[in-house]
Amino acid sequence: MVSIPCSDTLRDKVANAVNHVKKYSHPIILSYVFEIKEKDPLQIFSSFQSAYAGKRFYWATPDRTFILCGIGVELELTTDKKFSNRFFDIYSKWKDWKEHIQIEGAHPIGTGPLLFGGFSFDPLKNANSSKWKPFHEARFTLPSFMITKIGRHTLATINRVIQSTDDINEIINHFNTYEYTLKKKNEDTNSFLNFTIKKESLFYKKEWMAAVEKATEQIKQNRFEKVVLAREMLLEFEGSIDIHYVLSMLNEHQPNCYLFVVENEGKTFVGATPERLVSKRDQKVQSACVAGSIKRGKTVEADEEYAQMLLSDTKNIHEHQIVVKAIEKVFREYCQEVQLQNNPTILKTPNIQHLYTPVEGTVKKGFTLIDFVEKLHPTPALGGYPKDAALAFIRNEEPLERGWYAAPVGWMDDQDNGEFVVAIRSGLLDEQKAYLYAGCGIVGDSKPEEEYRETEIKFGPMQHALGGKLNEK
Ligand SMILES: C=C(O[C@H]1C=CC=C(C(=O)O)[C@@H]1O)C(=O)O
Ligand SMILES: [Mg+2]
Repeated sequence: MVSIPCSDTLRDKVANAVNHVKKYSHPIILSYVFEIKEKDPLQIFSSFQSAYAGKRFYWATPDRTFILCGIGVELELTTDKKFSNRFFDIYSKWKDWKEHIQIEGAHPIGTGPLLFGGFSFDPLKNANSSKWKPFHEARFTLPSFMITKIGRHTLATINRVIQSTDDINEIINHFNTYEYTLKKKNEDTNSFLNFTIKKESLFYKKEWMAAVEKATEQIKQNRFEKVVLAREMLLEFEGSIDIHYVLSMLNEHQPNCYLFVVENEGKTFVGATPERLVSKRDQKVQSACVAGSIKRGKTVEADEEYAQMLLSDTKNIHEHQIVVKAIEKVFREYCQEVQLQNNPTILKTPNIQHLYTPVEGTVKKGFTLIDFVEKLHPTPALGGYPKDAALAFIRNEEPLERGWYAAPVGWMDDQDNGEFVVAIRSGLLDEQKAYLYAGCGIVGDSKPEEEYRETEIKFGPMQHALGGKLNEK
C-alpha cells in the first residue's frame, strides 16, 4: 500500500514545490495520492460533519462503482460572468492553475487535483431572492482531501495550495495530519430521521398551468418546438435537515441515478439524477438523451405495459427526438466518430421510466470537456428547442428561480477528464427549508394536467429522502 513518503522525501517534495512558487510567482497545488484500506465514502462524508459541514461534496455514478467524497476547500474558483463566459471563465482560471500542479503517487482518473462544482441554469434570469447567490454563475472547489472509490479500490488524495510565504513545516504537517485522519477516522455514523416536515407549499399552480397552455399555443404557431417548464416546492421542517440522512436515503432508494451533493457554507444542493450531460475520459465522450416519461407500474406486467406505451407514444417520442437531434448535432461537430442507436430504450428509476438514447464519440483534437458542457447546456431536455427561444420563454413565463437546478454539476481534473450531470430531481437545502424542483418537456400536444402530474412524480425522490411520502407507483 502506497503512502505519504517518509518525512525526508516529503520535505524534498515540499521544498521543490516552494521553489516552483518562487520561480513562477504563482502558488502551486501539491497533491498526494495513495491507496487506503477499503472505506465507505458515505461514512467518510458523515464523519467529517462536525468539523467540515458546509465544505464537502459527494458524487456517485448510477452503478456506484465510482464515488467521490471531497472534504474541505483548498481552493475556490467562482465567476459571475454571464452567457457562455461563465463556462470559459472557469476553464481559463483552472487552466492557469494547471501549469502549477505537482502530483505524487499513481493517480488514476478521478484522483489527484480535481475540481467539483457546477454552473447556473440561466444567468439572464432576474434573481428576486438571494437564495442561490453563494453559488454564483459557476463555483468549483478543490478539496483539502478526497476519497475516490473506484470499484473495490479506495484512494485518498490530499491537496495543498502552497504560497510563497508558507512555512515548510506547516505544509508537511498538513499532509501528515490528513493522512493520519483518513487512515484512522471511522466513527459510527448512523443517522436517523430527526427532522419532520412542518409545511409543504406549492406555488403558482394556476400560473404554471397557464404557462404550459401558452407554450403549447406558441409551439402550434411555430415560435419554437419544445420548452421545459419547471415548478418549485417548499418544504419547511421542525429540526434541522440532516444531509447525511438525505444522502443515505437517496443512495438506498435511487439506484440507477447519479448522486450529487454540493455544500456551500449554510446551503446544500443535493439530488439523484438519472441524466448524464457529458463524460469525458481521455478522448472518449459520452452523453445521454433522457426525455419522455411515464410512471412505474405496480406489478411487473403493468410496468412493462407502461414501458411499451411510452415506446410507442407519439407525444413522448417527439419530446425525446428533439433532444436526440440536438445532442447528436453537437457530437457530429465536436467528434470524429459518433455512435448512437436509432431507437430509444427505457431507463427505469424507482419512481419513473424515461425514453433513453445514449450517445458516444471520440473527441476531435482541440475540443475540451467544457466545450461540450457549454455547447450542450441546456439540452432540449432541460431548456427546449430552439435553445434561445425556449430560454427566453422560460425566463419570462416560469414563476421561479432555477439557480443550479437543471444545470451542469460535476467534476473535472487537470487532464481534461471529468463528468457532468444535469442537476434534476434535486433540491436546495437551506437550514430548515428545502426548495425542490421538477420540470417537464412541453410540446404541441402537451396537456397541462398530465404535465403537472409528471412533475408530481419527479418531486418524489427528494420528497421521500426528506422524510415525506414516496410517490405511490
Ligand atoms: C426536467 C426534468 O426532467 C427532464 C428529464 C427527463 C424527462 C423529462 C420529461 O419527460 O419531461 C424532462 O425533460 C425534471 O425532472 O425536472
Ligand atoms: Mg415529459
